[in-house]
Amino acid sequence: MTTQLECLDEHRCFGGRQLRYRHRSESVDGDMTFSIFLPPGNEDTAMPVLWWLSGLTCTDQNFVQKAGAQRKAAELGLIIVCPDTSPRDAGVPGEDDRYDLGSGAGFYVDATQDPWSEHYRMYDYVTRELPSVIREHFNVAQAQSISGHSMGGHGALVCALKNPGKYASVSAFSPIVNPTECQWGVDAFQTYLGEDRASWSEYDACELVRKNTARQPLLVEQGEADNFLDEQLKPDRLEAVCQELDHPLTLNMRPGYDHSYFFIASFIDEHLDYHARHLSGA
Ligand SMILES: N[C@@H](CCC(=O)N[C@@H](CSC=O)C(=O)NCC(=O)O)C(=O)O
Repeated sequence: MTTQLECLDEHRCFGGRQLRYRHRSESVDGDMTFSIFLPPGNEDTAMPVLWWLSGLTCTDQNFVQKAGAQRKAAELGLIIVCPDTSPRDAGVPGEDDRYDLGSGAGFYVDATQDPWSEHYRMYDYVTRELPSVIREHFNVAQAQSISGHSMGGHGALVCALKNPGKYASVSAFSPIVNPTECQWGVDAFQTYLGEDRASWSEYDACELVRKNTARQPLLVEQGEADNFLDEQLKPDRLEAVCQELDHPLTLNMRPGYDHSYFFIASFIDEHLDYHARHLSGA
């Protein structure tokens, strides 16, 4: 069945187009919004997709408006798709009460617990349904890569580690690497997945590295002045498990940079170059 897309916004940008759409999602049983950048020339040439997963409190618009990625994406011929970070107005009691649970905080998991499980199925949405919608409506090549920030960095690492071969490359800015061991993650996983901690490990990058045999290189960018570094993000945990298992990791610690989109904007071009190299098979 064809998915209907409703265009909400359109701007010409660096010779390409920055667009925003709403559609009915089967995964979350509700309407979802996403943004997509189409580089110049995409009318005639299929281009690879970079998925960008955003963090807590974000919509599909934060990256579009703050990261400054379009100039480089236009040059490289990279389509960038930014999904929203959760269902909206799902009717779950308390969904708008906290910034780190519910709206804007889907954590890219498929919830198993009532009343969340009917709608909070963001893993299925970003790995299966939205890619299929994008293939149906846009001129995309087969190859895709994935990146994200904070909760979205966790999402990007998890999507890649759970699906060897699916993404040509994966990178993350300030990711939550060990959500089963930090307050943001524990609160979200208890709420969405229940008390069985074994199910939590399915969405924890540090745990997934232990099960992963594909050994796809991980690229992580982390600001040293990030106020969430020690309590929530804990990149040293990922560094330790990767070292133990000989899993390739490049962890760039950046003195003076914080958790904001100013940090992302400072290094996004390097990440886009990295993904473009992998997507072209170079
Ligand atoms: N309001 C909260 C923190 C919210 C915050 O910093 N969100 C980050 C992502 S954090 C991890 O997923 C973000 O990207 N915000 C949007 C932006 O445009 O900067 C608090 O104050 O603690």
